[in-house]
Amino acid sequence: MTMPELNEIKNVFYEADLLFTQQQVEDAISHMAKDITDALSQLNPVVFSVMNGGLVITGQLLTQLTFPLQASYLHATRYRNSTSGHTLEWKVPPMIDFQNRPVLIVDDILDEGHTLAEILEYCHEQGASQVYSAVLINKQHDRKARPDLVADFVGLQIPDRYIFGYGMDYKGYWRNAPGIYAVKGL
Ligand SMILES: O=P(O)(O)OC[C@H]1O[C@H](OP(=O)(O)OP(=O)(O)O)[C@H](O)[C@@H]1O
Ligand code: HPA
Repeated sequence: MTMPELNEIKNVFYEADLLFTQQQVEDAISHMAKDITDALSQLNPVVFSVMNGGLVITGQLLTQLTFPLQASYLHATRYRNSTSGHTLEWKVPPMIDFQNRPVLIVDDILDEGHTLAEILEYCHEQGASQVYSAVLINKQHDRKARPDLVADFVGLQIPDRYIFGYGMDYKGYWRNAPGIYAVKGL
């Protein structure tokens, strides 16, 4: 893919619609942390962040999960810096053995859900005792990979728009945006 123009990248930020402020996102993450603690604090889970998008949400969640757990990452991607999905490419598989242990998969967004569905299936096949999922954002539309696909822990619901911020990118940029923004016209 060709490198986007920096002016385009700057304009996308200035023209975007702010859907959730930093404070609203932080409140949602704290709420998720409480629910995750209630469900998993006695279970000695392995927490896998789905790179790259899971970077920010996982980092902010982890320091609020004050119970024994192991944290690591996996890297699976299907958008590859574009705004539409392709087949899932596994770049880095999980590197901590989770046989007979509960696993929590943490990602930024459940959009069509192909990414999460495939990762959950992989964890079950590889012998996790239970597989939980946490996403900061659930995008509301009727194109889910399976109609019943929901994450166990969800921070915020958004309408069917292309968003960035808090780990989510627009053409590889603005994962660092301090709120949840929707791209103008998308
Ligand atoms: O529900 P889906 O439609 O499958 O999309 C959700 C996935 O897409 C994004 O990752 P992406 O493929 O962009 O990789 P990245 O995290 O490296 O940006 C996001 O971080 C999720 O993992
Ligand atoms: O709306 C989105 N924004 C950023 N990354 C994504 N990956 C799936 N959907 C999205």
